[in-house]
Amino acid sequence: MIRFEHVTKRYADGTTAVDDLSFEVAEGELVTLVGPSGCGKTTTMKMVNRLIEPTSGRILLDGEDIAGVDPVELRRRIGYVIQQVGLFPHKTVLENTATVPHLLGWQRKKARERAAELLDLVGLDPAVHGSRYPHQLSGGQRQRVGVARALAADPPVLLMDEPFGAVDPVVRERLQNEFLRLQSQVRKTVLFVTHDIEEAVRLGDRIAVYGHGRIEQFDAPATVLGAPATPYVADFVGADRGLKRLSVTPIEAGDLEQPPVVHLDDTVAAAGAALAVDEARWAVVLDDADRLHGWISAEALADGRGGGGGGGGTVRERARRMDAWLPVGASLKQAFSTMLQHDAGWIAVLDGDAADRFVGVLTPARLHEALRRSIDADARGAARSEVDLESIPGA
Ligand SMILES: Nc1ncnc2c1ncn2[C@@H]1O[C@H](COP(=O)(O)OP(=O)(O)OP(=O)(O)O)[C@@H](O)[C@H]1O
Repeated sequence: MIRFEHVTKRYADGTTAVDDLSFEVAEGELVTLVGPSGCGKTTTMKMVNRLIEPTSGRILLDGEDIAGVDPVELRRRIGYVIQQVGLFPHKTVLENTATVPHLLGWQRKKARERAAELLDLVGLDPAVHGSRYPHQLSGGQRQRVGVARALAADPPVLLMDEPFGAVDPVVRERLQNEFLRLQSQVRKTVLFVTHDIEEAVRLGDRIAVYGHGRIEQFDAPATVLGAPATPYVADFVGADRGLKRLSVTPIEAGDLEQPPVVHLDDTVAAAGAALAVDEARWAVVLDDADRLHGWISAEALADGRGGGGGGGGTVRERARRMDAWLPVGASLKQAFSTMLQHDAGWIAVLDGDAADRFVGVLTPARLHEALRRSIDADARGAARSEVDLESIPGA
């Protein structure tokens, strides 16, 4: 969709900002450009909407050389979000969002309807925020308006230059999550500039790690973290790349432990017998639709005084609720954080579909194994499920 072919940019003073760059961003893909200050990220991005012209090489958009496209017409196909947002201070949020549709000559009513729809999409209530002026919004809200405005004409391509750079870390993480959700709906082709490796890793389908004017590595986040191509990349991603990797490694069904499972309406005697078979200390408790209810310990089942009298009754009276759960596909980092938040020794993993069926449990030991397996899988170019942990020294 966006293709760089041997692109070089040399400024008038002789600075080579971009040096013989070739890469491609597929349709619907989000590529993050990450690297230290001054390495050429912004120059790369601004050549796509012709705010800067390359010295040599060509850039193709959908196969068409953009050098031959009128810049104004080109920019209609490309949404642009920058850190300083650049909202018009004297226009309301709704008017700001409708800027491009207005310029494109849409009817006023249609433009405003579209703007309201987009504000809603980025998590702002048009009825509440639409009539405000930019100075009446928080920094995070202003960034959301910036994203809404860039999407207003439904351009296939989005260029984003440190769009969340000016907000505090908590708001930033929220904006990143919202943007990921939005991107899963709108599937734009996105070039996203950041100097923050964490952000690059969280958002990117692939990451281009920049050295000076050149890409040192162009790979999926897990690969950049698991197998840095050069010492420079290893240094840039940091010594704690194993930890960062947690956020890009999804929970897979194969990672999970399968403790005994009992149901709310099982008798205490039957449940006790189920645990005894595996000599298990606890079991997961499901309701009759196989949704997670909680857990029950072997002691609670053995204790005749615990309810129901003399060891009778059902699991229902003795089970504990369990709220620490995640869907399959959530990251190992989320799993770890959920364990800490609930002070739980394990979390339940559900299938993530509407049915929320129980799939298994993730324990700290299993989490560690999953991480090691994924690092090993990347190093060998294999799938994680194919990695036999016994073969990892020290596992
Ligand atoms: N108009 C210009 N004239 C001369 N040199 C420039 C010009 N614009 C940028 N440069 C230089 O080109 C190099 C790349 O700049 P660029 O803005 O692309 O970097 P960047 O990676 O986006 O940095 P940052 O993260 O700080 O924004 C830098 O050395 C910069 O000083």
